[in-house]
Amino acid sequence: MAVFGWLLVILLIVYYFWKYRRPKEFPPGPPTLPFLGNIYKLGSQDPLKLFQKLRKQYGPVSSLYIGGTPMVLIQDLSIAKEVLVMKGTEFAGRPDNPLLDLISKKKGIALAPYGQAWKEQRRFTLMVLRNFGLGKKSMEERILTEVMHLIQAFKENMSTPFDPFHFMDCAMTNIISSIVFGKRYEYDDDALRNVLSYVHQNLKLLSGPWALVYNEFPMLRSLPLPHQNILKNIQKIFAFCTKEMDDHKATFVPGEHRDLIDAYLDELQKSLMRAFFPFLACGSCWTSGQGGDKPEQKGSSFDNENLFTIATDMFTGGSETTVRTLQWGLLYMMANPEIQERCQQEIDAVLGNNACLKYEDRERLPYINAVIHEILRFSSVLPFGVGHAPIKDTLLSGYSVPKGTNVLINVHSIHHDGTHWKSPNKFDPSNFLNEKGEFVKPEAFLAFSAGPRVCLGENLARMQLFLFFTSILRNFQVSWPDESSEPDCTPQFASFLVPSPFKVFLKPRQEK
Ligand code: HEM
Repeated sequence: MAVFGWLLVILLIVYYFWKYRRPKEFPPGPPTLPFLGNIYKLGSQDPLKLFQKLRKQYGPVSSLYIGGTPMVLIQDLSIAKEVLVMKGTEFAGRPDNPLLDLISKKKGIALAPYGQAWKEQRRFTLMVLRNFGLGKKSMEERILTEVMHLIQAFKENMSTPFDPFHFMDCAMTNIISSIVFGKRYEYDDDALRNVLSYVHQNLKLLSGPWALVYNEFPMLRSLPLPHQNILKNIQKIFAFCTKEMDDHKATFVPGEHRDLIDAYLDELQKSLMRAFFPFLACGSCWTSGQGGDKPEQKGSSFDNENLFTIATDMFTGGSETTVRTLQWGLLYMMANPEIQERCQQEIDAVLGNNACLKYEDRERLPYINAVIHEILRFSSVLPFGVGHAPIKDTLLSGYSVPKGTNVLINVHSIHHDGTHWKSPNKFDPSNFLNEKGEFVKPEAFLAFSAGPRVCLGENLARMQLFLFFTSILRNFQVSWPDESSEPDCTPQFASFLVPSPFKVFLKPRQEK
């Protein structure tokens, strides 16, 4: 009996090594442990440092095993471009991730698999963002209104040093909320405060060990372990969004678009009509661009689940990226007062005392534009972007990458690579300026990624960052309140790269 037991154990180990062996021609990487893969390496150190070591040891394309799940890591610009652009469609899939797939149901845009449904949802949402004459206000007006609220909140709180994060978080969420739900919230609104705290808790939990346990050990999923908190928080975030959507449906008037939800509900009705009465195929269908494109209308992907996932994705993902970038911006301005002063000189010289700030002013403010891009580069808030996956077995830089493999691009390392940047490891706006002081964007700038999956909110995020950042520096002198210490620019990893909480000291400015 004992012999039989030992035989079974040996067979299981052999099976494990056979099942989890590196596929033939797969990129090299550190040796794996049974069932854990390379988790032991990830658990013990900061992923940025671990990836740096892998780059030195195995080169620009390497692999890691997260439990039994293989992952390919790209740490070189030309190979990143091959994945994102040259072979953009081949790598336009998303890898399986049981926890994220449970949350998104593989619907919406950001985590949806490559295919017709993703294309339709992405194209439609982009069209709504582009035509943002929804309601009466343009996108720029909406942002400038929120800028005024933020400046006012700063003025009311600046008598002593304070943490600006909550106010900026509400402001950025309000922009997305005005696009998706057609409304803004006061900064002391309890429902908003609570939902934002669930979002932050979840972003931290999702990058921690319990999300990994959920993904790698299915038999532990129903146990009362800390990963259940992720699911509880999701329920609360979903309840918040469901209430907003129900309110909408009750007051929806076809053809009158207050926001993205209204535009989507209209499209949903139209696609139902087309399904039942195909002869009604209209000449103004957005799907074809020229109208009446029959194949696109067949089996439409417009449904309530897609609407819900797009709304929740944008609400949670669209604000965290911009608020963290702005938070880094304030920290870098305090750490580099001479750069802050140069920004303010440019603002004063170009805008003077009276002119209203407009988005088109960025053309006349090349230094500010360079500083904003340098904030995006130096902080790299989404250091590894979002995982891609080949939609079929594919060759990459001489290695074979099987269909569905998680392919991560280390944008942080590309953003700090000395072969592409004048000052790779220093906060230096001249990384984005030529000898004449004009704004230039090096091709190694990948904060919004590139190719078919490029960030859908890039233009919106650029407009937000420019209008908020420039307005804050125009109105206030931002300084580090504690003379006994220096600003701490060490990033913490919580799905995003975030700074430790900090306070600012604001002094109102008089333009010269
Ligand atoms: C500083 C701000 C932002 C940064 C740095 C950023 C960065 C990114 C990155 C790196 C990706 C992954 C692209 C890829 O898969 O290769 C992405 C995807 C995406 N972003 Fe952003 N983003 C920002 C703001 C926004 C905003 C404001 C929105 C909302 C309108 C948004 C919506 C999306 C969506 C929907 C996707 C998924 C696109 C797809 O899978 O087709 N992002 N973003």
